[in-house]
Amino acid sequence: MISAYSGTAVRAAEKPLLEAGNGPALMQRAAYGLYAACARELLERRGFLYGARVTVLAGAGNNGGDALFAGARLGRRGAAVTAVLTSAVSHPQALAAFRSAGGRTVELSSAVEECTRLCAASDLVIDGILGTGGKGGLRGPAAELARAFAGLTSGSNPSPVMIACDLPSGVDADTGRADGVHLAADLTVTFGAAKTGLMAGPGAVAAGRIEIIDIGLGTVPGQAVRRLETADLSGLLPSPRKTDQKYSRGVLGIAAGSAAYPGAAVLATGAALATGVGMVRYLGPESVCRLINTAHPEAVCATGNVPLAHVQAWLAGPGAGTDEDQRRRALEAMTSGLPAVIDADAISYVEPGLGPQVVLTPHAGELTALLTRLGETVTREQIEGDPLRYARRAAELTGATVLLKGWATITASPTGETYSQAEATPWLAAAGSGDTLAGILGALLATNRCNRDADLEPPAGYYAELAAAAASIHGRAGNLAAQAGPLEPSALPAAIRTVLGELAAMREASKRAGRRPKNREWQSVPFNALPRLR
Ligand SMILES: NC(=O)C1=CN([C@@H]2O[C@H](COP(=O)(O)OP(=O)(O)OC[C@H]3O[C@@H](n4cnc5c(N)ncnc54)[C@H](OP(=O)(O)O)[C@@H]3O)[C@@H](O)[C@H]2O)[C@@H](O)CC1
Ligand SMILES: [K+]
Repeated sequence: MISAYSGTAVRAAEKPLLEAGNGPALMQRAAYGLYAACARELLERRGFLYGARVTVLAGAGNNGGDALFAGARLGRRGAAVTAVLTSAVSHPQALAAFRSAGGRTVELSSAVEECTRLCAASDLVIDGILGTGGKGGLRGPAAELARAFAGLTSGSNPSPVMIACDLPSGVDADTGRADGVHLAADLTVTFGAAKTGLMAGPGAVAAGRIEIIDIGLGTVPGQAVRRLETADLSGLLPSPRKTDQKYSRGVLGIAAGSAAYPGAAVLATGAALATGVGMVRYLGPESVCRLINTAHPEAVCATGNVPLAHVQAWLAGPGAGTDEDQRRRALEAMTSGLPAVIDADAISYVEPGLGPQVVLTPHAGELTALLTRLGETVTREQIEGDPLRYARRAAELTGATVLLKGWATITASPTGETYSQAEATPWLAAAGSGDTLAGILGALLATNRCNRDADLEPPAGYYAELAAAAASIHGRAGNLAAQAGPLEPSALPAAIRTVLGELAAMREASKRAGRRPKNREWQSVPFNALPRLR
């Protein structure tokens, strides 16, 4: 599990250390971690550091200081390092160290074009313009450079590895908002703790891969945004017990699809079965029942009512369209007291007063409509720009758990626990992909351990965690399916099975070896792995 904190909270954790005079030591640790990541990336691409062309974009503050110290270390290993100074002032000790390591400096204000070309012709660019002290987007010549650089490195042109120091400049460290011009990175090396700004909205898109350097801050105060890793998924996945039968494994009721949109129900059913329920009970029009039974003969299909169906969880909404019976079933499902995924058309029937076991799964457009109906003044652009804020607001207003789809999918519980998963591939932006996610989540709700063991009370945020797990599985399956070319959502169930099979094998192997599965998505360099500092 990765816990991310706002830039404000990380700065508060740094404060006592700075007051005790440890600022220079913290900066050296940060700079060393950044240098080590840059050296590794260069070695992977070129095989050696000597002669590598490195450009450091250095701003006025400590972020620029970190980047210049890292550049100095690369210079001492033989890289040809140039610093583009984006401000009239620079961190004095870091600038001196950079110059004494043979680094050349250029002032951006007098040479924007030259500096842009320099960046584009580099092997590696370190973005040290703004960190947690940044306010708003890039301004003046730095904004010009960022725009021109994006133009020069788009398309098939070879581009340098872009490494953000702490966070991509121009991105808000607390929220991930990018109200003005910002830079984007292949890798963000972040210090002390991951920042929430790297987990949501434009910040999550701009961050690229994330590496956390522990600089010895200790506990960071404030609420974390969490991200599940491989090791965390194991305990949340369906795992039948020796004594289980089909009912005790978990039955998912699906009230989805309509005569006009039958495909959504087929996709959701396929995904739920692939995720591992004991049974799917489908409720809907006869024509859809026939279609589902052709694709999935094991599904039990009927035209009946929600209150009479014995299930452990509900999934309602995908493809429901204007079907009045499906609307009634969705309303009954969300007020049944059972865990329920409320997706697509059913989101438009939601009223306040739900519980955390109800998980709403809107995209930004559906959330705009929902929040507007509940009295908030908000646009789709505002939600896309600050998804953490609006997912949390929707959870607060409805009492339900909210899964907001996006490049980083945010899940928020009404009690404030928040997750961000970013395994998705852009190929998942396709019709039918959301129905599949709803099917995965429905299956996790039906099979979850709190549901199956009556004496287990779900802890706060439990449903947000399950929803995050569903987003993670969906993203992993999407990546796998996209390896074979443009992704068809109907290929996702097979990929889900493979992903879950791999996770289960990993869980068994670690159980035998007596350790937790290894995480591969994020790198975190622990404090004690950094060299001792003089
Ligand atoms: N503190 C620590 O212990 C450690 C901190 N560490 C590192 O320090 C970073 C934080 O450093 P920081 O506080 O110096 O802020 P930073 O992000 O460099 O920028 C501030 C400067 O930028 C300016 N500025 C602001 N907005 C602007 C804009 N839109 N466009 C243009 N300029 C703008 C602002 O001007 P001002 O607003 O003051 O007029 C000021 O001059 C942190 O991210 C991490 O990398 C690590 O070394 C570990 C130890
Ligand atoms: K930066």
